[in-house]
Amino acid sequence: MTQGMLFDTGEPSGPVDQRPQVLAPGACLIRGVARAQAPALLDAIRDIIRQAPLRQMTTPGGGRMSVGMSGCGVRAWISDAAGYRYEARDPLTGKDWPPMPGILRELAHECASRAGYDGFCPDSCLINRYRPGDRMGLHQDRDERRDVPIVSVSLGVSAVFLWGTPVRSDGVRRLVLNNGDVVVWGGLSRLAWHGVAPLPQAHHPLSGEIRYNLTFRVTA
Ligand SMILES: O=C(O)CCC(=O)C(=O)O
Ligand SMILES: [Fe+2]
Repeated sequence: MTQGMLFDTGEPSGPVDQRPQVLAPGACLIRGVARAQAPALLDAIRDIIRQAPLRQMTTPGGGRMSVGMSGCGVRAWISDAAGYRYEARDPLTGKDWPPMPGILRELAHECASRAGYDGFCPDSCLINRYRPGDRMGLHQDRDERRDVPIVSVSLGVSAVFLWGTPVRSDGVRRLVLNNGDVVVWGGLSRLAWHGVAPLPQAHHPLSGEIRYNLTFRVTA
């Protein structure tokens, strides 16, 4: 049971088959594609969150999200009592969001291209930080351009990604996403419902008990 596992993250330790696996029309999972770069990506994330600290946003309904969020790029996603939207400035610091580092932009471009979406140029990256027990409820990503895909990168502790279809009543599949796995959804799957199950208590050598997720979007 321990063979092929790194600590208790569920992450396979051997080489992974990086060929895109089709999840649905327009959507695919590319296992391990960001794994070699994970240490550098985590360094870039830590640099961004020094400038734009992680915060738990409030929802229009008055709730508070468990996931800690930050962002980089020309605009980043925020939520507060007034609703969900993209803002060019971080409301917490009053400053522009940190620029998107080349290593992030290039990874997103490369993953989109492997998924069949050429020319993906994200202007926004949302950073999600999950501690044990943190979760993200089922939702659709509706606040940005819908004619381009979402590219989502998982780093650190493994999580269960809940993956549905654009029809909520279709229900969800449970996919374990490990460090370095990338999911791309666009086209007929662009408005697929998705979420993240509560993060298990686990340990990853690069991130301790934390999972980070990056989602790259085009907002304008
Ligand atoms: O953390 C994830 O894997 C998904 C994040 C997500 O759906 C979002 O930020 O909109
Ligand atoms: Fe989402």
